Amino acid sequence: MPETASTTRAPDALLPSLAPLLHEWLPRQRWFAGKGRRVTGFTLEAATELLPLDGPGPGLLHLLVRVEQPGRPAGTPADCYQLLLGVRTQLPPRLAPALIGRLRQGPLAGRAVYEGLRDPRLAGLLYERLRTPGRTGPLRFHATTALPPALAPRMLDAEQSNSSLVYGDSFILKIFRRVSPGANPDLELPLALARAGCARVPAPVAWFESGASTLGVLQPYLRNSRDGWRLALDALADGREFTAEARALGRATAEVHLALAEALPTRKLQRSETEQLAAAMDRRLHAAAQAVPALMPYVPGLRAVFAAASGADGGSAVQRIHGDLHLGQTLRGSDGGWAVIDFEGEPAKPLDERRSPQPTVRDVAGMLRSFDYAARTHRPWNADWAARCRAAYCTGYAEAAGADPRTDPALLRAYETDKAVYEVVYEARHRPDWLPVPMSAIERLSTSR
Ligand SMILES: Nc1ncnc2c1ncn2[C@@H]1O[C@H](COP(=O)(O)OP(=O)(O)O)[C@@H](O)[C@H]1O
Ligand SMILES: O=P(O)(O)O[C@H]1O[C@H](CO)[C@@H](O[C@H]2O[C@H](CO)[C@@H](O)[C@H](O)[C@H]2O)[C@H](O)[C@H]1O
Repeated sequence: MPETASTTRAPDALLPSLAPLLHEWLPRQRWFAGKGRRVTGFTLEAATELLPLDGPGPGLLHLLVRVEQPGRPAGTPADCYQLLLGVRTQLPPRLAPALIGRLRQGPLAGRAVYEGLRDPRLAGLLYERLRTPGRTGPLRFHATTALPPALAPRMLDAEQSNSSLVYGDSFILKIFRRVSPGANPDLELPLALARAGCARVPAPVAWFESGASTLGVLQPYLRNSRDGWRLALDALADGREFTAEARALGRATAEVHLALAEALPTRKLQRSETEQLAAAMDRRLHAAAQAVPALMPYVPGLRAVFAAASGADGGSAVQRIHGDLHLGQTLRGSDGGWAVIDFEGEPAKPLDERRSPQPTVRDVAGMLRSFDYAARTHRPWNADWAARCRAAYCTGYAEAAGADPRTDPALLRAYETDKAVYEVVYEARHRPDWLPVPMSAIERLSTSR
């Protein structure tokens, strides 16, 4: 592996002057997971100059930075974030919205620090680095195929848990923001699916990592595709049914599950395990109600849903799954076929939990929630539209999987409830205006039988 020069000395010296800027900027980022808790300090895990900071042109600083916050469980490390910072003496006006702040002290006092991914020159450099496997300091770059040079980058504005860049409408690079030691399932599973010959998931063509952590993955960009969430909202707005799409999505989900079962271990859920699953849902509910007190009045009703799943039939396959399946994770290509993306799992869960085998019915429940979400965000609320989509999705799934997810309704309902509880916490943290959407499901699930 060729090694290119890197410097770690200067960035270390920069931390005291960077810290006040990060203090302001980090908590405002959509992908910042520690919202609502004070930031008390930063520790550098790694710092790499991908372009020298004190050269005549822009510098590019890659950081893995631990963010100290109170309230972290004993023995767990502070969250670690990946940042790519641009450093320039003069910031051109087109980059003004990317400004994080100006350094007040230290060797580079006066220079502007900004979101490097928003600078096409720096984003282009990252792509060129990915094209050439090898190391730069602690960063290791891999590619499975020869990649075309010099593709123009653009950063996607639909920023969610991570940040994504599209290169020349040919590839999309996802930069993981909160990183943990261990393979990221968004690399691991698409690679396994590609080996199993599953064409439903874009196969990774390059990635980079540091130590045991996956930092970014480059995949083919499905141009002219539209995500299932937008398509569902359009259908609702036009007063159209979405059942044919829902059924095709059910089949696509089943195909991905079958391919994952072929590539990685699978087994049947035992009746004896359902008690532990229900207990874990109970624990998550308890923690969620501490974080979002609006859940409190519904706790007894929701616990009854979990109790009903304890001792349920079992029988569902237990294997690696998507883990955070919703309409926004599906893309319909120009050929009408559906692809599934973003296998990272629920961003708030620890990595080892996200990588553990789980009942396939959990993914099904995620999509069922999503049809409800779409219907609920539309005025007037159309509950029947959602019910028809949900039934069609399960039918499509059963056709391709050979097993109907509705066979064990208590387990399906428990997973749907577990997901709604997760969504309440997610919305409270990230999009408080959306909180009524999962809360309406909480109300329904806690009372109706
Ligand atoms: N292979 C792809 N082709 C086209 N668009 C994609 C592809 N992968 C992701 N996207 C789009 O990029 C955005 C972010 O992707 P996603 O993997 O869901 O990131 P996050 O983890 O931040 O939610 C989404 O809007 C999605 O539709
Ligand atoms: O896509 P991500 O991996 O970042 O997932 C997180 O954000 C999602 C929202 O963007 C969130 O999904 C929830 O809202 C969707 C509509 O925006 C809806 O379709 C989903 O059903 C609902 O869960 C997801 O839960 C969260 O992990």
